Amino acid sequence: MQQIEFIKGHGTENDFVIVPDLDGELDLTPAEVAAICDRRAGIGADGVLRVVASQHVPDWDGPDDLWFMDYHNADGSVSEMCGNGVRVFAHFLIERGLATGPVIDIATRDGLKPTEVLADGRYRVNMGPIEVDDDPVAVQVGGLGSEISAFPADVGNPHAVAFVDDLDVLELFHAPTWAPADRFPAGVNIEFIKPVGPRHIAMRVFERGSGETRSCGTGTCAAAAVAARRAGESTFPISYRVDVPGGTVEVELQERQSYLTGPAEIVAEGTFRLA
Ligand SMILES: N[C@@H](CCC[C@H](N)C(=O)O)C(=O)O
Repeated sequence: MQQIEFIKGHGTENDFVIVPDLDGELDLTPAEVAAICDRRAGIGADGVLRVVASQHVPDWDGPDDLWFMDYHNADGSVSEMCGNGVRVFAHFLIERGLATGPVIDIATRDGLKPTEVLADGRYRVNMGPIEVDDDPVAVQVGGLGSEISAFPADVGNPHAVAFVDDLDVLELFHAPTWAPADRFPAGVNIEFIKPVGPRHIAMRVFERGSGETRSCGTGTCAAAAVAARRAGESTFPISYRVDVPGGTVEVELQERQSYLTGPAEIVAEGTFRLA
């Protein structure tokens, strides 16, 4: 039986198991990731963040002196990006002395994500450009009698954002479905948002590969970008406050960049027995 070191952390209660594998020696299978993330038989988490030196990542074609965030969803699938995960990853690197601030360049499947440690202890991630599609898909979700429209937004990973009048009625223990079904061949994260005030929205999310989570950083960026587009915002930069069940983050939208600011916490560490 193999024992691996783990650290548990979260960003606005989007929780992760961090697995340090600095020299890239660990080949975590989807089944092993799912076992780690199992909330009854494992540690429990929305995803796994494997920490590996970029020189040991065959598909990475950027600088070879960075830390690569190898992100996995709770079901073992991989995603291009995780916004809350990047903040927690940066916090781990600093706590371990593997990086110093104020800005850390983190390598991801969606490229470099420069992440700044702010004086108040929060982290501000340059999330890059967000592409919003004005052609909606029809989403069917539990708790609502009829279909609703959701606007696709690409934050490096795929999202669709729907406006609702009441977040509390949504039944997100079943995956929403969308039509046409071939619109997101690799699946999609679906955000439900309700305007709360000027540039202030509340959000719930059903994540691809993880189910309902208490926050999704890339999802908050998609939500803010869609809300700004539907509100006809045309002068940038602007900032949105996004309330999620696990807390609050800020999303700054510039012409061609977006920034996600929020907290990151480390709460536990130990060893896990891989079966
Ligand atoms: N929770 C993350 C997003 C994780 C990946 C997502 N489930 C996907 O499959 O694209 C975040 O904070 O952005």
